[in-house]
Amino acid sequence: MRSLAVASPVPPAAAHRRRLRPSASGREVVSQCLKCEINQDRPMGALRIGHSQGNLPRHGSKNLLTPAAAISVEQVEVSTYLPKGDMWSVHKFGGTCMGTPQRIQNVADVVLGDSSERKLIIVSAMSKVTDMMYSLVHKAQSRDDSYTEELDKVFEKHMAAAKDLLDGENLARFLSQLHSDISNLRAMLRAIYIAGHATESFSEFVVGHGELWSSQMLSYAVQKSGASCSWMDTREVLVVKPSGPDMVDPDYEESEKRLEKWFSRQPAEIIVATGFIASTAENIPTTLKRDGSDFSAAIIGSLVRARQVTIWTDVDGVFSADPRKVSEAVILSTLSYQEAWEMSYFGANVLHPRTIIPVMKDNIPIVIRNMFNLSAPGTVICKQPANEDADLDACVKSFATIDKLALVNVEGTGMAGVPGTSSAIFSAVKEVGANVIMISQASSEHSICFAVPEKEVAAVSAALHVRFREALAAGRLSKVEVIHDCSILAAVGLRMASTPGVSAILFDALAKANINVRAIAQGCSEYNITVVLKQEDCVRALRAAHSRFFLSKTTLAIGVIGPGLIGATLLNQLRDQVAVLKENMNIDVRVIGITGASTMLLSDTGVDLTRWKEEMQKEAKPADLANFVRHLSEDHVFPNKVLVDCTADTNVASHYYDWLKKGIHVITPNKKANSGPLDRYLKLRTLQRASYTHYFYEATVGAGLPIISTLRGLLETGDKILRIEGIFSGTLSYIFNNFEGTRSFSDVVAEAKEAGYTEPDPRDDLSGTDVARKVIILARESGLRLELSDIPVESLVPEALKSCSSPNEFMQKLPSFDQDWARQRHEAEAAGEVLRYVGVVDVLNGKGRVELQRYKRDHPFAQLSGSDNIIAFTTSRYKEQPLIVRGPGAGAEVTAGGVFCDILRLASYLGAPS
Ligand SMILES: NC(=O)C1=CN([C@@H]2O[C@H](COP(=O)(O)OP(=O)(O)OC[C@H]3O[C@@H](n4cnc5c(N)ncnc54)[C@H](O)[C@@H]3O)[C@@H](O)[C@H]2O)C=CC1
Ligand SMILES: N[C@@H](CC=O)C(=O)O
Ligand code: NA
Repeated sequence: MRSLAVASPVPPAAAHRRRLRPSASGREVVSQCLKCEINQDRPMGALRIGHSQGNLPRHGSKNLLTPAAAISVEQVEVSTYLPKGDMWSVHKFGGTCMGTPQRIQNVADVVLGDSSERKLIIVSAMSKVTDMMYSLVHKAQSRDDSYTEELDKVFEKHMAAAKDLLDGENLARFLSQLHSDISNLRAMLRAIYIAGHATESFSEFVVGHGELWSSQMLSYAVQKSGASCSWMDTREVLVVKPSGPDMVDPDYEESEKRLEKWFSRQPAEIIVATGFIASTAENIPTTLKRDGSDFSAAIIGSLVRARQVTIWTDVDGVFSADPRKVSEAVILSTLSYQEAWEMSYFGANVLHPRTIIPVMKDNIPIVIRNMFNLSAPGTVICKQPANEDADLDACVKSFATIDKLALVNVEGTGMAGVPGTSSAIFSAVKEVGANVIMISQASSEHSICFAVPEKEVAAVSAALHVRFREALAAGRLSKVEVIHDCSILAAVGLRMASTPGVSAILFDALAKANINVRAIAQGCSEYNITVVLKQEDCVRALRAAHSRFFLSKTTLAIGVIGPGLIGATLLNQLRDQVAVLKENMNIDVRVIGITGASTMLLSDTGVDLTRWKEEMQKEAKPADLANFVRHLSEDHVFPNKVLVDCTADTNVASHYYDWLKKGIHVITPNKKANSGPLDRYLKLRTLQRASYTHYFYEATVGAGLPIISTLRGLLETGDKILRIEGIFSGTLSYIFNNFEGTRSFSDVVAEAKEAGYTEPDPRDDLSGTDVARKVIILARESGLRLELSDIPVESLVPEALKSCSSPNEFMQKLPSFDQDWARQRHEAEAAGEVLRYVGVVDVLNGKGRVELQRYKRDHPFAQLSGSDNIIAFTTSRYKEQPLIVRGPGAGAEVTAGGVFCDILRLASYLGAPS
């Protein structure tokens, strides 16, 4: 064993003298360095009695004063005793962080960027080196000659890294050490080769070299900046004793003594130390085994009572679930020690539980951070923060799963009240060496069930059949049953213990995802609720449970049907607004499907709205509405599902009832459902009223204008609607506002179509059908039970064009009727009037009508422009002067905006903040 004392600028001893004086409270001694003026307050009892024994605290390098003088004079030279406490921060950098010279330099920069007074840096070997070292030992003892080439590779890797990273004297020192180590290793491996066997201590000695080299390189890299830095071979300091196969226990007392001794020789502000390696009490090199460098950092952190131990790795922190299985998994900002402990049991990539033990006793936080994303704050593992949100949803910190399990169920009436049954069961299990992962027994005591790894269950079952042969034959036990292919899903969280309702939420999420729970276990510590389910359901269960606790309550999974003018505009509006909604209102909108008439695009997590058109072309499948809806309804990640129908299709509208029944909310600008057959409409509305699934259709009348909501507001507050009258067609409004003698009628119709005001088939507008549908929608909303056929409609489609087979043919033939229209306009103009196409809901008389009318130029209906709608509500409260809503009533942006408003209305019904 050797110690490489990296030259560190040790401060001149005489310059660092300390004044010891009692603190104001008298309970502590304040030791103030006269040069740096740094106070180090230590409890009175902690002041070394050693002063009088010649063991003066030193801050410089030498003890200049006699013990007697130390007590009697005010000004003393201070020893290099090991300061402890908040001034220390401990960092551990894993193999990937040390993977290349550039990365080692980055690590040095991070170390130098930490403003803590003292820093202790623990490093792993460069990535893959420990595996190479194990392979060397394995090859040598298997008498495989290629170990020599492999050793050369190890040498070359470190030489190349050092040449890249270091220069001058430091490089020369490192290379000379590397040469000497490699030649020692060569001799040692040769001995192993000859013996055909490596003792554990030989092998531990060899594999620990990766840490020796990586830490030396880092300490030289830190020194390049001129910082005070020493290198520590932790085999001189960390003392451990074996405590089981592949396990060691630290000897804190001995390690602390050795650390103090080490520090008295090399008191630097930054200490770069080897991870993973340690010694036995007899000074035999050994290692801390699996994840040993994390353990080194935790032990050292505890020895110096560090402020914090930071474990640097290549992930942003600890996830709420395995991100490969749950794409919605989030990085947790804090975890309690116990939670981290529970999670690591479940294989979550957190910390080995033993890493937590050393720091837990002193409440030293461990922070997991990403070396490759310094802006990520990481996860802090600490004592449960007292002020942590006690919200029900915040109780569960994470979900984990274990696959490849089998459940064993031992059942029988002869078990109840018979002491020793469980002992007999589990001693049989122990005999076959199986690991019991979870146990559950109902209080009726008629059955005990437990989970074991699938590969161990055959032996367990056989042992139980042997052990209980007589009881089974006598019928005292009815069965020893094995349920294969199971998984465990565990919810972990400290606050589950004190919060009612957590398990209800978990089981509700599983039930809604149609997942059958086979067994349940919850210890009374309640850090963990474990459920056993079929392995094939496990990922679905994980996603369902995770989304219930981690996604915003107002996460909406949306399927858009009909990405035409309105649908496409809506998708683009969503694209521009989703981030704002998430940030400001916690509304998380995910479009998980888009279907047109011929193709559809499906996504599990949400279509990228910046490129939905390209994706639609590249990834789309043939459209199939049933599959599209299944994709949405069978998703178990998102709590709320919405179908937005942006077609004008009657068939699509005929499915609303079924969708609402499935719990899918429906939002639409399509008028077909509400203006279709009355019985269907009434059935739909009755279902809507009876369920908590929502159906919104504001854009069916007046596009984005608040027509339906105004009418609802009047009705729900007890007002009585007498009459609703107005211009309901954006297309016809535009046509008559612009048909003023300068352009032909057919040109103005073409302009309206071009502007996106018309229905997919403009004859629906000109025939008055579209207005009639709006009249019917408002009439039914006001309580009238009318069919579309009850509304007399004055059609503007010339008789001869009614039989046109397509909208195009209609548009082509329309100019032949321009003369007729010019004449009508002239007649009206001559009388000082204008033509306007109006709809009327005569609520008092239970009637409606749609007609072309002439109005005086000063009438409000004559004052419109563009695609303006104007709707006048005459009610008991608004009798003398009607309540008027006016504004553009057609067009892509305003209509899509109206649909978007309904989506947000839904989110607010579901609990979004207002
Ligand atoms: N344009 C406007 O100003 C307003 C339109 N609306 C309504 O908005 C709806 C959409 O209108 P636009 O976007 O202008 O029409 P559009 O014709 O541009 O878009 C409709 C889209 O639906 C698709 N489609 C048709 N049948 C389908 C089916 N079975 N499955 C999937 N996709 C299907 C079509 O291929 C087309 O892409 C209509 O119901 C219309 O009445 C409501 C208020 C105003
Ligand atoms: N085509 C309709 C669109 C709105 O419903 C209109 O012109 O008003
Ligand atoms: Na509207």
